[in-house]
Formats: sequence, C-alpha cells, structure tokens
Amino acid sequence: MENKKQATIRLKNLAIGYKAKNNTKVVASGLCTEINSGELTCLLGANGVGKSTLLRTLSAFQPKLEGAIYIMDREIETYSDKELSRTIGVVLTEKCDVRNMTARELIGMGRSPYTGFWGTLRGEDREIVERSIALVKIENLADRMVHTLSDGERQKVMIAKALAQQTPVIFLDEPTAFLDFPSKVEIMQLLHQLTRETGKTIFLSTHDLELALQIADKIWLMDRQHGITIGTPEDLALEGHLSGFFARKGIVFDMETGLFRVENQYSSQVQLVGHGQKYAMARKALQRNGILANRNVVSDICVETGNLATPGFGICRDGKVVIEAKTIEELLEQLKVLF
Ligand SMILES: Nc1ncnc2c1ncn2[C@@H]1O[C@H](COP(=O)(O)OP(=O)(O)OP(=O)(O)O)[C@@H](O)[C@H]1O
Repeated sequence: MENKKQATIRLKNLAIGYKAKNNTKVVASGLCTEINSGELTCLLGANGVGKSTLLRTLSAFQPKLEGAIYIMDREIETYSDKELSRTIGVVLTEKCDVRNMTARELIGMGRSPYTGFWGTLRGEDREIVERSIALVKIENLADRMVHTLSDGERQKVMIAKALAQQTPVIFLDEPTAFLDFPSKVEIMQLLHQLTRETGKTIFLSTHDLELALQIADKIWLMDRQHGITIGTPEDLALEGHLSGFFARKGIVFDMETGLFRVENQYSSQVQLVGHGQKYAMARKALQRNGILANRNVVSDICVETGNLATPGFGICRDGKVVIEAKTIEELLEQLKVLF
C-alpha cells in the first residue's frame, strides 16, 4: 500500500477570478498552501464563494489572475495539454449526455491521453480499465448503457474513468450533489479509501459539511472574509474555525461530537433518568419538542427511560411512575398534557 504524504500541489500567492475587458473580478487572492498526496481534501464554502473557480483554475481550465500553481514541483503553465491529461483527472458533476455507450466504453475514454488518435485500446489499456472498474466495485454496471444509470451509479463510473486516466491528482466538483444519503456516504468513503490504496491526491468541493467533517483528512474552508482556512476537521473545530464559519441562528457546533446540530429553543424542562439508546432518543425527541431534558435538570416530574431491555417509558412523580407510555410518541403526547 502506497501512502506517502507529499505536497503534490503548491499554491503561491494565487489569485483567482475573471478578467473582463474593463474590470477584473477577484474571487480569492493571496492563496498560499499545499495539497498532499494520500489525503482526501474537501473544499467547503457557501454558494458563489469560488469553489468551482478554484477547481477550474487548478485544473488549468481557466487562467489564474496572479501568483503560481505548482503541480509536482512544476508550474502548471509549463505542462503541455497531453502532460496535464496524464497528471490531473477532473470529474465534473454536470450530467454528461452520453448515449449509445456502455459504462466500460466510457471508462475506456479515460485512457485517451495514452492512446493514439483513434483511441484504440491496447491489451494493457483494457487491463487498466478492468482494474479501475474493480477498484470502484462496479463490475455489475460495466456493460450497462451510460444513459440508463442512476446519478450515483454514473458518478461511480466517472470516478472509474478518472482512475483509468492514471493521474496522480484527481479533482472532483461536487461529486456528492444529487445523490441520496447512502450514496453520498459511499462515494466519499470510496474516495477516501482510494487515497489510501493508491496514494493519489484527491481534492473535491462539496456542500456536504457533515460528511466532509467525518471523512476528509483535510478541510479547506473558503469564505469572502477570511479567504481559505485549512486543517484537519478536528483542528479546525478546536481552533474555533468551524463554529465561526457556519455560525447561523439556529445552528450550533457541538464540540463533543465535532458536528453541527440544530439549536433547540426550550420552553420547559424535565429531568431524564435512564441509559443508552433509549435515554439518548428520548432526550433527542424531548429537546426537538422544546423540552430541555437530561439527568441534571431539576423538575417536579421526571421521565424514566430505563434501557433497551426494559419496556416503555415512565413519567414519575415523587419517585413513583404515574403515567406509562409505550413509545416516544405516546410519551410526547402525555408530556404535552402535563406542560
Ligand atoms: N464566467 C464568469 N465570469 C464572471 N464571474 C463569474 C463567472 N463564473 C462565476 N463567476 C462568479 O464567481 C464567483 C464564484 O463562483 P463559483 O461558481 O466559483 O462559486 P462556487 O463556490 O462554486 O458556488 P456554488 O457552491 O454555488 O457552486 C461568483 O460570484 C460567480 O457569480
């Protein structure tokens, strides 16, 4: 397993944006940082902050405004198109309008930087295509026509195509957009695992904050005020960058879990007694309904959750169960009457 960490991409005082005839729109400037191999790096930021612009600039799809981008210690401008296509694989989210082509054929197009004008695949190319299919575990999709695939399935095919391109660097623009939650998790875990198994540098933009915080090795937080802040999810949490970055009314950063949660407004409170999952779920339901509930609350009545081995929930007064509820739904109904 290859997993040596190296700075594959270095940015030196990079400015990105758009040059028009009379005015230049600077999207971000003064970017000085690195992206490592063997790591999954996720770029997070609000709509319009410049994630796609950054990815397009790093992919050499659009010119930088200022500064320098070094890919494997060489300035990006010194690469020929062919060299670039052997160095950077780019996966975009736009649905490709590919018809009459199987997934395997599309993945085979990832070999185009290595094949001749006609794109004829040699034995070795075919082997690489099969290996890429195996890495992404889509053997069952390989013979399907691309236009019949679901969004998640097509996303995996596009990742396999980028793998077949055999580039040390892969950029993905919002690879988890339009996917259902399990597919988002699957794609992120797949990319994370690929960084470990192949030592590639994988850099992606996403709006899936929670997932990125749980799976990414490095997070880039991009905002207009502070530019780009970089670190492991945990360092960013400890340094207060995450809570500051996503601070909105109604959202709080929970330091214990390192994740965000919806802030509840409480109108009443009740002491909660019990253990494990039943305690946790009862607390969640009560707090969602505006009732602050935990062991330390002092209240006339208390809710006894027991544990998974005990049936139902009890509402107690003076240490005696006065009302029983079979489910959390029933418990909420009963408490509504009491409060
Ligand atoms: N061709 C263009 N010419 C001028 N400005 C542009 C151009 N393309 C994008 N912009 C602007 O650059 C800024 C950054 O856009 P970009 O698409 O990079 O944001 P983003 O972070 O990827 O947003 P989203 O999360 O919505 O995809 C925005 O203000 C956008 O309007």
